[in-house]
Amino acid sequence: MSKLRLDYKNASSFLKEGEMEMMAPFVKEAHRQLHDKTGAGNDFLGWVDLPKQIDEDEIQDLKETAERIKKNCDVFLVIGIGGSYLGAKAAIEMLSHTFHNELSHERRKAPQIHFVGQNISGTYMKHLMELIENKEVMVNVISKSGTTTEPAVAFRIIRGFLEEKYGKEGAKQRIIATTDKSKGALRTLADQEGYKTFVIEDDIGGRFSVLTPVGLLPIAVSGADIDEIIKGAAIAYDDFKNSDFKDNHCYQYAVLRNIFYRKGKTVEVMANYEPSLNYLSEWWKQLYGESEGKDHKGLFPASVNFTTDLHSMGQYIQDGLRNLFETVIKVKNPKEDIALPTDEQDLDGLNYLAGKTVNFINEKALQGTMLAHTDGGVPNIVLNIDEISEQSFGYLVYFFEKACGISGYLLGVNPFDQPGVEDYKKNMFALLGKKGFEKEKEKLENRLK
Ligand SMILES: O=P(O)(O)OC[C@H]1O[C@](O)(CO)[C@@H](O)[C@@H]1O
Repeated sequence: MSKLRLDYKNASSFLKEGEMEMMAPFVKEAHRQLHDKTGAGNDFLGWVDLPKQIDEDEIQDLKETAERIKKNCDVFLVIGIGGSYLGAKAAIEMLSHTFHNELSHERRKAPQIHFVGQNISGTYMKHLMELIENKEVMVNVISKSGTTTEPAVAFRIIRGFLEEKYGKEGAKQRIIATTDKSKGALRTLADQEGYKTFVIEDDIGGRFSVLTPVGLLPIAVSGADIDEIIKGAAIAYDDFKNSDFKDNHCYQYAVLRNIFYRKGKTVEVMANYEPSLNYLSEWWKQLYGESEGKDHKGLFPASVNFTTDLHSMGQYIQDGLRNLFETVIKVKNPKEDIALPTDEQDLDGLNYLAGKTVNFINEKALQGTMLAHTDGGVPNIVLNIDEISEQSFGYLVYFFEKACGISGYLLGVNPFDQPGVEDYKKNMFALLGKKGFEKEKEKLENRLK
């Protein structure tokens, strides 16, 4: 597998001589804190060495469980939110056939996979129940805390459906819970009901958990090779274990982010040119937004899907507020392609491209866009990956996770907690009338009058 190569020549005109090099001592310190586990949030650094500490028995158990799921259902529901689903969805979207859920079950030898429990929409849940009514269903419910509202609401409804359809005992065989090893509501229920369980280790936060059973079980059910994903992450581990960032493209990315942020480029726009990478951006947004958005600081992580969004957000990126820089994921050798046929009338004027491949056109669009945006004052960082594969997914995951840790420490925040997510939850529970929130409830309701 060729490594990810970072190319920032379309950003260098925005940098002063030596501006990156002067970050070297700060990078060394951030690297030391990550590896010595002496920095902020050091209770949540289990992901740092994870690619080298894979539990082979657990991997075997995951594979066997995935095979049991593939053989016993038409629809596999993955219930989870945030880091409890985004990594798996990013991988499956990136590695499966683009229309994987639309292709027939027989052709793919894998169930349709739906990620649910990411919203509290009654309409959505009603429609989901209609979708699965006459299907053979199995469920992986994923929650480290076990109490997150959205997956808990979805799981309660779906568990009722399973117990109705298969009986209590039958339902137990169709539910796999991935949660804390000893505490939390989901662990209690799983132990009481006898569900098959997998563990999310205490020292790995949700947004860093894709290389654990959180991501690996759903990914294995999709038919992707989880051994190859882990191999890609292990290659990245070796590539980024040197604190001298001259050859460390991961740390160069972290440094560039920090420099552009301090220059007033406070929004990072992740751009891809392959629809299969759309959800990688969604996973990346949580990873960076939840890690760095603290103390009223941090880059705002945004994403666009090109060339589609050139027709919606292209105007803004070219000509709006100049507080942006772009990070473009470029796939150098897409595995599959198709040529453009000649057309007799040529009314669309495309005959000059007849015989060229669609990826050739995509490549020129990428190059033209990058130059136009750079000229418009938007620095472009390009992350070149050779192909879309399990190894490149694993490599990208570890690249972004490691860069996030370094970047968060360079920013001076704790990248591994998420205190800010509790504020809305407190208000929501009060307004829902949860016991113990009575005082807040009255205050909030008065504000809503
Ligand atoms: O796995 P859990 O505990 O349900 O949490 C899901 C997501 O919710 C958050 O805790 C934020 O509320 C994220 O950090 C996490 O990925």
